[in-house]
Amino acid sequence: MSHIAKIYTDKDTTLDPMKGKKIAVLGYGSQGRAWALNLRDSGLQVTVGLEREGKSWEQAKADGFTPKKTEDAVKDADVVIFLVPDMAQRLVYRERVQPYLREGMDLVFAHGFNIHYRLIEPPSNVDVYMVAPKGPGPIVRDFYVKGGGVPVLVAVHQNHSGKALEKALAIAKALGGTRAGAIETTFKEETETDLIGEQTILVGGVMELMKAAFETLVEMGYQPEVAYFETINELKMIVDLIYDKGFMGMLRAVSDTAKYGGFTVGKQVINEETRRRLREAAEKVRSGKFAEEWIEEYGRGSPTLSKGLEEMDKSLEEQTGRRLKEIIERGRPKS
Ligand SMILES: NC(=O)c1ccc[n+]([C@@H]2O[C@H](COP(=O)([O-])OP(=O)(O)OC[C@H]3O[C@@H](n4cnc5c(N)ncnc54)[C@H](O)[C@@H]3O)[C@@H](O)[C@H]2O)c1
Ligand SMILES: CC(C)(O)[C@@H](O)C(=O)O
Ligand SMILES: [Mg+2]
Ligand SMILES: [Mg+2]
Repeated sequence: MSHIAKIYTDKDTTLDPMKGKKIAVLGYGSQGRAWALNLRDSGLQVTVGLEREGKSWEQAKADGFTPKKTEDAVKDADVVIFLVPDMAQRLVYRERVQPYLREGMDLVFAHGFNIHYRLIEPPSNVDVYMVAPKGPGPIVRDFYVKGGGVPVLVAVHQNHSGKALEKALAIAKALGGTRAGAIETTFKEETETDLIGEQTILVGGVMELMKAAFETLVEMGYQPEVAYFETINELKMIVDLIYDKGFMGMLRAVSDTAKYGGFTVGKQVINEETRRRLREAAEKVRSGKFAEEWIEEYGRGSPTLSKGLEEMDKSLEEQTGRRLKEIIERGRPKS
């Protein structure tokens, strides 16, 4: 492919388009906390908007914010950032944001789900753009505090002001994203690749492969503790090597026996059939069928999600991990 992605870094971006703007961060969970703290530490004016007093409210207060009810945060805001769960955004928009929309306001997303699948259809006189961190919220905060940043994707859906991209990049900079890089994309590309990635590898694929390998060893009579270190705990070290030095760096660090077994057996486990299933999963996202299924599941109170969490919490691998926590923590590097 000849296309080269447009990537922006700190030197291409300025915070100016966000200076003096009143920013409402709706939600104070995984991303909400990271965004509110990073944006505030970057000198921007942030108010946290929440539905009710509770855990998030207390956490925001403990972090030095004075949270407001969602609509009160929105009424005052120039920029509204949606960091409540994807499935909650439609209702929050309809009941707490739409009634207070003014021409020239900005609606900002960290994932394109609600715009791409048309659950939220804003009027044409506001800007709609996205800054999507390519990493979990607590890491977005941790990297920022340590002087780094998690890469982000930026995209513009509506550009009423003519300045939407500059504003997206200003937020990306304040979040720490442009310390690494901000890649320009579309809502469609971000939404589909993010869902495909988390389902097939980041969350679904990795979790199920680790679980399947662990359970296979245990079924064969090996000790759960040995199976846990082999199939779950050591994966971090292997992935860290890939992160730091690429696949070749990882391969240099493991034995020739592991390399040979890896090249031959890996392809038998992750084979054509697995690739066919990956394509099937990706098509289900692209066709909108996954979104339809998730909205329907949410409408029934998310029973499959609750069951998954309950089963994982009780699983032998999770219990074994908890039992080994002390050993794992003792071994963790101290600096
Ligand atoms: N979690 C991540 O690391 C991550 C990464 C990239 C993008 N995103 C995107 O960021 C957005 C926020 O996701 P998150 O995982 O940080 O959310 P989350 O589940 O951590 O959000 C929790 C927050 O939303 C509030 N909340 C929960 N249910 C609510 C409801 N029904 N109505 C109103 N508020 C409610 C909670 O009080 C809490 O403050 C989503 O669009 C998600 O796709 C998340
Ligand atoms: C952190 C992830 C998996 O990358 C994000 O996309 C999410 O939905 O939580
Ligand atoms: Mg996601
Ligand atoms: Mg993601």
